[in-house]
Amino acid sequence: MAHIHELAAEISNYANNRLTDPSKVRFPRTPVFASMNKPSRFEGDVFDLEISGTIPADIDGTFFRVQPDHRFPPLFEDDIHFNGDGSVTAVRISGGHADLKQRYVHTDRYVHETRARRSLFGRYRNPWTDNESVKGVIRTASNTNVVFWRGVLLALKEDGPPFAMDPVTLETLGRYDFEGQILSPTFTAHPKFDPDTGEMVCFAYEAGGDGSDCSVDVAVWTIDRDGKKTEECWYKAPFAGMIHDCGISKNWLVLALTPIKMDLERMKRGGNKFAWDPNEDQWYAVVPRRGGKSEDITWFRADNGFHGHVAGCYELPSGEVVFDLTVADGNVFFWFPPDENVTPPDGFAKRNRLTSPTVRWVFDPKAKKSAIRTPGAGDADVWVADERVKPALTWLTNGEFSRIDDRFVTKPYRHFWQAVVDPSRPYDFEKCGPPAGGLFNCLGHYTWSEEHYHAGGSVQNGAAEQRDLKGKFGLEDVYFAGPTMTFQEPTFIPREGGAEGEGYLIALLNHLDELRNDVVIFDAQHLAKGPLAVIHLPLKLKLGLHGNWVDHRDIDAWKQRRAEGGDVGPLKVATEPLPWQKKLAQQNGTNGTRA
Ligand SMILES: C=Cc1ccc(O)c(OC)c1
Ligand SMILES: [Fe+2]
Repeated sequence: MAHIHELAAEISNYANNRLTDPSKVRFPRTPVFASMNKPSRFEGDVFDLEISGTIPADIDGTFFRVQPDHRFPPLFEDDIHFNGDGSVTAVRISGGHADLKQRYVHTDRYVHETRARRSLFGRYRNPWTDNESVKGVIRTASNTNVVFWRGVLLALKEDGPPFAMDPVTLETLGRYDFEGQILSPTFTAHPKFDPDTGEMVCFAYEAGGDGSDCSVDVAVWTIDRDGKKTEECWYKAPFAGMIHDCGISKNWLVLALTPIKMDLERMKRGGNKFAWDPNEDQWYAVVPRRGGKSEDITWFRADNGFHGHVAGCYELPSGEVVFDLTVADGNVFFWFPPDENVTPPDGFAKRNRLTSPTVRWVFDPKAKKSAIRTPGAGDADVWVADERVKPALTWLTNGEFSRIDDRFVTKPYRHFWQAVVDPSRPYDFEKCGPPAGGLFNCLGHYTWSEEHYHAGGSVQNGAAEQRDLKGKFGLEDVYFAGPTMTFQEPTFIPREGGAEGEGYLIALLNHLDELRNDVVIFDAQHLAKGPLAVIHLPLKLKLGLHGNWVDHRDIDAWKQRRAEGGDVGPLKVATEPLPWQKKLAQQNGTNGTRA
């Protein structure tokens, strides 16, 4: 008779890439579900975590972050990490102590799949691969970012609307439509917050229809500090691609359109939502933050590249807009390969061979532009700058997940931080295997030199500058975790009354050998000195995406305001289906989309 462990190793729950027995909870034995990214599925609380070192006494708040964490074996064996259910971590830090709370976001997807005890939604952002029973249900897994907005935590993924959670209990309150003010099918995972006005500037792409129709419609909104929508404008993109992150200056919003393209026919065949197009440009849209009209967009195009995350964005005295972000030189999302009929110009680059420097662009919002037609946008006018753009400078950092002191959003800034890949450091492959999610073995703190602070650099002299500085444009302060560890995205914690960048940096640390996580806290200005405190989690989480720090005074103050009888009152969640759902229900003669 087979030993139980041998039995476990033999059984697969997939045939021809399809889940064969949904009643058996057995995940694919693929790299996507292995090592650090084995499903965690943990929900719970750990009070008073074990700590090495000392958490600075002035830290009082909560570190929120979110990870994709599949609740059930996916319908397709080759499913991807980004299709996992959003699971939010809260690390409450106060008085030198830390408590952990972990909860799933109770999306509509979560509710339906829980009831059925199985997955019902198919491939990433492709409803043509879903179980019939969830047609018309909002598909989003809310797994990409968690932001604090007017007393609630919004769990975000760019394919759907926000879901609101209580920041203390992590209970899901419901879908949030900004009290009926935003009814688009999609909403960005990267809204930006203006520290001077308290506004949220946000956008959505593939926003024109049901959120799965490859529309080139881009919506941009501003919500003021009182929760009122004050700006809304709709624009056209040159093709249906991914617009993941953005930047805001005082007067402009910059959107980065990555040449990873949707295709409706491919989706209908059950294929991928996106395919990398190595022959397409990277595009940037600049739109006014106030009083925008559809023709006020300027699209700037530059040579092919893959956008990472935005560090800073601000205006120069000339009125030009500086926009800093990482740009990789190939397809970071290797799971969305090019279509067979697209030949890459120089072969298929492997993700771990890509470089990912920090690139500064300087856009002139008044640049001469023309209305053009593109294959992707059909008969819509797309406003494109007559001249192509080139990087103003390229700092050869090799990282991702840029963060700044968020009090300097819209403003010239000196400091940024990244999770850094340094392949020259030792790595214990024997103990760890391939590093899940990428070899982010360092954290980096970068300080723009005086001449590159509040300056555009020079497009003409970019190459010469780079030679002189060996690809550096300021100080580098880097901490190497060791040969068995990698980092997740860092988040800055400002110190009360401190200047820009004075405070702490907090991040998850992955122990790839033990399959466990720590939370590390550094002096943000002195990473190389090593962490001030290490908070030990007694479990393995997963590779997450984004997180944010919320000061406890903000949580407390909003708790008062949102109490029954408070000046704002409890959050009003969405009560009606979205317009696209109503339309579908009408077509099908059904009475709605949620049972
Ligand atoms: C890094 C980006 C990213 C972009 C799109 C996604 O759906 C996502 O899900 C976790 C992550
Ligand atoms: Fe992101």
